[in-house]
Amino acid sequence: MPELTDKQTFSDDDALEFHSDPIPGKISMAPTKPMATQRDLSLAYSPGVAVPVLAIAADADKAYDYTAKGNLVAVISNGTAILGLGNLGHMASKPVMEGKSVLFKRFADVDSFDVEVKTTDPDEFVTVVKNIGDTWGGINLEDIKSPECFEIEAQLQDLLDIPVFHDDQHGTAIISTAGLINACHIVGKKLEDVKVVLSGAGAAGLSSIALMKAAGVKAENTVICDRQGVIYKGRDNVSQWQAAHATDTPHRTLAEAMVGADVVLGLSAKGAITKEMVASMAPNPIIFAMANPDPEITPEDVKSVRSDAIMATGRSDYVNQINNVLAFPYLFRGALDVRARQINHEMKIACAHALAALAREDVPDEVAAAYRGRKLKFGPEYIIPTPFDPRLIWYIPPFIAQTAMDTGVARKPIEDMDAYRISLRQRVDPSAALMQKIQASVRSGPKQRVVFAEGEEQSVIRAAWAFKQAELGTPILVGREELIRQNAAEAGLSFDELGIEIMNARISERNTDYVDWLYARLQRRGYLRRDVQRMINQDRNYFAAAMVARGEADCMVTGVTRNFNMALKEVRRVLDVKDRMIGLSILLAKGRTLFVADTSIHELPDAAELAEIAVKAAATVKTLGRKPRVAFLSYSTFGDPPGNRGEKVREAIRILDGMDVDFEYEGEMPPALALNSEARANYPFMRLTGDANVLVMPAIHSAAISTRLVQALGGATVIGPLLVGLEKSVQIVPLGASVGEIMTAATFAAYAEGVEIED
Ligand SMILES: NC(=O)C1=CN([C@@H]2O[C@H](COP(=O)(O)OP(=O)(O)OC[C@H]3O[C@@H](n4cnc5c(N)ncnc54)[C@H](OP(=O)(O)O)[C@@H]3O)[C@@H](O)[C@H]2O)C=CC1
Ligand SMILES: CC(=O)C(=O)O
Ligand SMILES: [Mg+2]
Repeated sequence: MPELTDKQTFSDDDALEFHSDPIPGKISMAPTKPMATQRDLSLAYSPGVAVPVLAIAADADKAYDYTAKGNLVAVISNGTAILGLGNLGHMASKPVMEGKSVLFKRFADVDSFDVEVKTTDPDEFVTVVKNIGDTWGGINLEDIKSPECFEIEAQLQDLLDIPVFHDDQHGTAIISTAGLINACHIVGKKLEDVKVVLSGAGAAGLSSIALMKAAGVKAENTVICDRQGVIYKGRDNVSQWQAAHATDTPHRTLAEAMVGADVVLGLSAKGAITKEMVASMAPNPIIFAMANPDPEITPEDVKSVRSDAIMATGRSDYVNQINNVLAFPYLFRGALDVRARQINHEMKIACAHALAALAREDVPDEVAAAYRGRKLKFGPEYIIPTPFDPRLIWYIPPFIAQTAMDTGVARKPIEDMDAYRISLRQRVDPSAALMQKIQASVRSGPKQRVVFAEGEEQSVIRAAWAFKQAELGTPILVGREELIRQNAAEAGLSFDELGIEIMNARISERNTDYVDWLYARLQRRGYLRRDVQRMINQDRNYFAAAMVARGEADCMVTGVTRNFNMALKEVRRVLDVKDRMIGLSILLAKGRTLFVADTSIHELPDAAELAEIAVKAAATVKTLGRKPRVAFLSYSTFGDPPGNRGEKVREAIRILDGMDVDFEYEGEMPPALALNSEARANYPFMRLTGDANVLVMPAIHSAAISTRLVQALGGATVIGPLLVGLEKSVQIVPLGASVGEIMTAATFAAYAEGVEIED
């Protein structure tokens, strides 16, 4: 077993327990069709299955339409080069191969299972894989030793009409090239000038050096080494694949080659690179020590001799993890989505450039959250995206799919790239399609001026910037200009480029007007003029709300630095409630979109208030393009068991019965009845014609607890609570909200109506 490094946060026992409990292994499979009835069985198996059988017999490509092939990738190994552990046999490779399969699923929603082939003979391996290869939409070869891996991959690529991709070669090449592009960018060196030394002339190393050359590194500036030292032109014991990268060089050892080098790539084994070697490198050296599970040299050792180095490893417990997990899931996602016949050179280059470009963009808070709040900003400690970056799934595959289409290897081109991007987002974020529609509506409507009351906060600045960049409207930041600019610069954003407006409450020419106006409004509610002056001058919520009230902004976002009730109280002193104000949360889970009310305003609504909450929620849901079906939720079902709390809900129903409302409603009932038609069949008087989509909760605690509980349990996304019912549009985000949450709130603040959301 490998030794534990200082950084390792688990023991061998932890690793074994992880792999054995609660059930052995890391993957399972799930059906995608119901198997509940006799009919299901007849369709899924005999006799129904005969129909697609005949269709595929007539046209093999129909397997993409009638089987899982199109989203299925096999991870295949013979265990001859397991990580950096060497040839430990096909069975020992199974945990790694299961691991790759699970990463395919986790990061790109690609279905995958592993195949371990019991042979070290390349021809036998090729025969096995060739004969079963049509099963899948793609094949990921893994941990097969060089040089056999080169021949195996090339032969299978010729024999099969699907992508065959040796991940240790090309996945590693793509991500290390992306890292090199960005590291050079940071230290101000050009790819065509850098001197690159490779330790480890195997599958990963040779492919990486090849792709780097394709990206601009000059062949004469490279030196490759294996265990015997430098592979120079004319050396013995060199494979044809190594010979292709051999150079004319006087150096004979890795140590000699590294003197004055700009870049060293470690794709060999633990300990292959020493401190002395690193000390001898050029200024601002770039060190990618990528051997797994332990790097050629640790970041601690590098730091002890070079403070000017950019350092990356293959491990997740150090910064800059250069690991092929950043490439293979997304590369296959894009390839599968166009039913590609192969993953070609152009697709690999496109992937490297896309990964490099993504790292240079502003990083959303959700990514920082996955890394215990670590600030991620393009620079020496963040040269490539992190594996948990949720943008990877929708950012990378479109480049791959487009390149496959452009280079003629796509069987089924994507017709609408924007729709494809949305579908990719939807794979990991059920709110993506909804937000996309809301954004499209906002973008096409009259431009709204959105005032962000807490404009000095970095998260707010970033959200405003993203809002403007997405062309959703005109953001106005309230705060001191100097501080806003400073915080923007720290976040790597330039205001002058975008021209975002800044309003400083203390020095604004509008203060006198706002004070006069607000004083007139509050003077008979116990406020002196000087109180109002202080409010406008010193409190950004009053100032921002006054901007909205006086028509200098259309809507407002606040709440990042102040709790909800405090912020609402301040806003309410400036703006009136139109009819009834409620909090409406949008809950997205398992393909459903549910609206839950009231999640923020009425603590313990009485029957009349419950009825009004339903009316307000139903009206709002209509503006979101949905036909509301309201269920009043309770612990009881139509009076059973009897009790005061159920009675209040029943009374709300009676009140609505006496009103002329134009939506379906029913209650009281538990969630199982509201959301399950079979359960509702027991109640023939039931007025809901379909599953409820608006859930009116009996009180704020049940509303807040239930929405947060489903969110905490996972599998559900909650948007809001959205504030509904003020005379002007204001959204109050949760205290400490993320950039994404602020952006969502701003989008809803600017939204009027006009989307169609499917049930
Ligand atoms: N971070 C990442 O994403 C990835 C990392 N890797 C890592 O890269 C390493 C190589 O993998 P792969 O290319 O598949 O394996 P291969 O077996 O194909 O190649 C290994 C190469 O490393 C050389 N080597 C081995 N040990 C030493 C040593 N102590 N000093 C110098 N050179 C050495 C070998 O030389 P010789 O032929 O003389 O024995 C050979 O050239 C592994 O540690 C693997 O975990 C691989 C893929 C992805
Ligand atoms: C990451 C990987 O594929 C390897 O180390 O072999
Ligand atoms: Mg590997």
